[in-house]
Amino acid sequence: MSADSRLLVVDDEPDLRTLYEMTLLREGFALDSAGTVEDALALLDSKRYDAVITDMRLPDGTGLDVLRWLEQRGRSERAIVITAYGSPENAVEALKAGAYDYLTKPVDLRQFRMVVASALGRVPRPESSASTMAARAPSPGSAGGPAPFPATGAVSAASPSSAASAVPASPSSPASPASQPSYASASASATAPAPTMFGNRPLSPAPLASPPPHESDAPTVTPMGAAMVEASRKAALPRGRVAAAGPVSALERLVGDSAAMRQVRQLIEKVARSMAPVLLNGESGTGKELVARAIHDVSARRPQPFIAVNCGAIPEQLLEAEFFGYRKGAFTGATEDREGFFQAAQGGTLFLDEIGDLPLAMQSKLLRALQERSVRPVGAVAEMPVNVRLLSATHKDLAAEVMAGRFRQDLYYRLNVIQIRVPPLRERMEDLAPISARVLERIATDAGVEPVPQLTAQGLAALGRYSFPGNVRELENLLHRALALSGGETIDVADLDLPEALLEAEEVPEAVTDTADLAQGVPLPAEALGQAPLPSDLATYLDEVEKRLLLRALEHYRNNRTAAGASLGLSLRQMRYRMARLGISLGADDN
Ligand SMILES: Nc1ncnc2c1ncn2[C@@H]1O[C@H](COP(=O)(O)OP(=O)(O)OP(=O)(O)O)[C@@H](O)[C@H]1O
Repeated sequence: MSADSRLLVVDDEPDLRTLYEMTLLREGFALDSAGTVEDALALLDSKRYDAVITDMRLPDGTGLDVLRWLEQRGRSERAIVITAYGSPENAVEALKAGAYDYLTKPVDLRQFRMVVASALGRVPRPESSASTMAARAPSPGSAGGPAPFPATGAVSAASPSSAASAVPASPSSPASPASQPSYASASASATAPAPTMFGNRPLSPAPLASPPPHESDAPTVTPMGAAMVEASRKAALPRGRVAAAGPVSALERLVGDSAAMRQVRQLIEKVARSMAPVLLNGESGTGKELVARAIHDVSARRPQPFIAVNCGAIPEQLLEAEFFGYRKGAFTGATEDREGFFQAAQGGTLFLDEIGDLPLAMQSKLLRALQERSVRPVGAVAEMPVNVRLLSATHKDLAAEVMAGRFRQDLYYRLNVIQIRVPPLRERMEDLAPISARVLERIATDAGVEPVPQLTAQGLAALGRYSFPGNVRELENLLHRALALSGGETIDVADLDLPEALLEAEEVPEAVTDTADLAQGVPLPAEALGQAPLPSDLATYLDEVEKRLLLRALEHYRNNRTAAGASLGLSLRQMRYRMARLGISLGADDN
């Protein structure tokens, strides 16, 4: 590593400063150091650095003062904050204040090197044998074949890039059934024409464009289970370049210019700059995974893998092996070493979808992996360092899950450093037309249909009356079917085949009256209940039904809670209580 990167180290303890300096000088960096906030700011004022490493507690202030100074001036230095052991709130505060990453005291020098390298978008220099830190340091130079767990525990031999090089070059080469990943399916990444590899398990090649929604939703079920992993290898691009020539990035695929989507896009750009964990919250099909991919695409991790895991689909007894990998002989059937999700995502992003479905025992193991930044494969003696950015998503109210004792508070705290809510489609119906147009274009192109059929005005109006409980995914499915049915250059109401029962009545008062009936216990038509798929989580499902009914009533009565509540047979107090429970806020109108 050359001295073209200049770093500033801020710590008031001379011994620690020397330790950090020695470590960084050995990496080939140019360095300055300071012992106080004042000295640090004076240095920052006089020159630019690539990264700043600062202790949290300083004699004349805190590391946050340095962060704020950098933030206020829009400076490009990446900041790493060193916090005291046992003060996760400091770490969270630092990440929220714009730190790239944090380290906890006593600082593990292996992690230190890894975090600094990651902040600079580099791979740490291999350790010399004389180094005291060499024991478990990653050694990129050792990258070779696809053997997933070299005896040294080095991560690089199992790193995606080396693994990828072991895959046949042709994207059409099928994976042999024997080596088929247990839960792998090809990525929907539009930027990933290259073949993918999941650990030592070759994945099917990523297609050039998203498969039809019904296909992408279907996990590849193999003898081991029904969970779904999606891995994508992004084409290596110059840092900071968002748009790839040809296939579009996830950020570009995220259509919609509603205020809500603009805000989501802004947040994506912002959080992509750091390592802060992000929790994506939203109903099924709203685009949480697409947002996660967009964060990865915009970040410096883009050339590295993006691994998406559906936590809810993995059998409980396989969770640990799937997350952390296992060693040959660790249990019956473990005939070879295998990587887990963490190793597969090395250097990149791990997206844990439906995180709320993880059982408590696995939550503890995940928390430990996040704290230690290392994982121990089942049956292995040594830990392996991992450099993975974690994004997670849920449709559940995780805070309520914590209250109910079903989700660990400390894990929630770690995952929820930054929260992005992806709103349901019905709350941003202005996005309907552009999303429909884009989806139609994609589906038609995939199917080789030319010219791309257009939605008629009546078709669009009919879609506008539909409430889309399945959100954008449902819209995609609907348009997919419509395209097949229409066979012409336009898609009209009849082609959409919208379920009449689920269309919002044009006369909203009637709809609210129906709602009142439901609230008073009038049963739903037997056909509607009989046909609906059984919910896997009844409480959440009923909450969602209740929320939608409340929102409809509120919309009809222009946010007048008394009137909306009365139409549902509820007092204002009951209405307030239910709104608070379901997280419905009217903003300033709440008071
Ligand atoms: N704003 C959008 N513009 C275009 N396509 C979108 C948008 N949002 C979502 N999609 C598409 O809708 C489908 C569902 O999105 P995605 O899988 O990201 O949803 P999700 O919230 O993660 O769903 P689940 O919670 O069920 O996993 C995907 O094919 C995605 O590409």
